[in-house]
Amino acid sequence: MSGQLDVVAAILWKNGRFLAIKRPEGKPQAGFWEFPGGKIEAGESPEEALSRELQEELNLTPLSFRFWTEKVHAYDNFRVRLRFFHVDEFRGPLVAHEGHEWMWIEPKEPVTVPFLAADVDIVHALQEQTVA
Ligand SMILES: Nc1nc2c([nH]c(=O)n2[C@H]2C[C@H](O)[C@@H](COP(=O)(O)OP(=O)(O)OP(=O)(O)O)O2)c(=O)[nH]1
Repeated sequence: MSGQLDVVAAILWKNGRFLAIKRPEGKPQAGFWEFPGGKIEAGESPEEALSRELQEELNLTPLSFRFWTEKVHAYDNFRVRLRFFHVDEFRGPLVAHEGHEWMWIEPKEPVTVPFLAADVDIVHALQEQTVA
């Protein structure tokens, strides 16, 4: 793969914890943990991509969300531009349509699962400040 991917990622909050999901077998970088989301499709806004991906992956409808930050990360053979949104309210129930494992992470506790490289400093930022 080459070029740059435009991706949205959702930081979903529930009871002071944020949601992480594990990339399923068969996807690139399977086994690493990430925030729900995915590639922005042609003609789509980041917000539309966020809503679509949350629905497709987790059966969730975001009700209240706000853009937080963006970053570009270079993996070995492609770059990704990630836009992170905080999602404070959503409608469920959560159903892992694509077979994802998931966990709710308490920001004050040590993270014991491996996150995608681009997400590591984002997770640290969530642990260090109360950004929610
Ligand atoms: N969803 C998501 N992707 C991330 C994060 N961090 C990060 O580097 N990425 C990268 C991994 C992938 O290269 C890319 C997202 O692509 P993807 O394959 O998960 O997206 P998608 O769901 O649209 O994929 P598909 O329909 O083609 O299966 O962004 C993150 O926190 N969440």
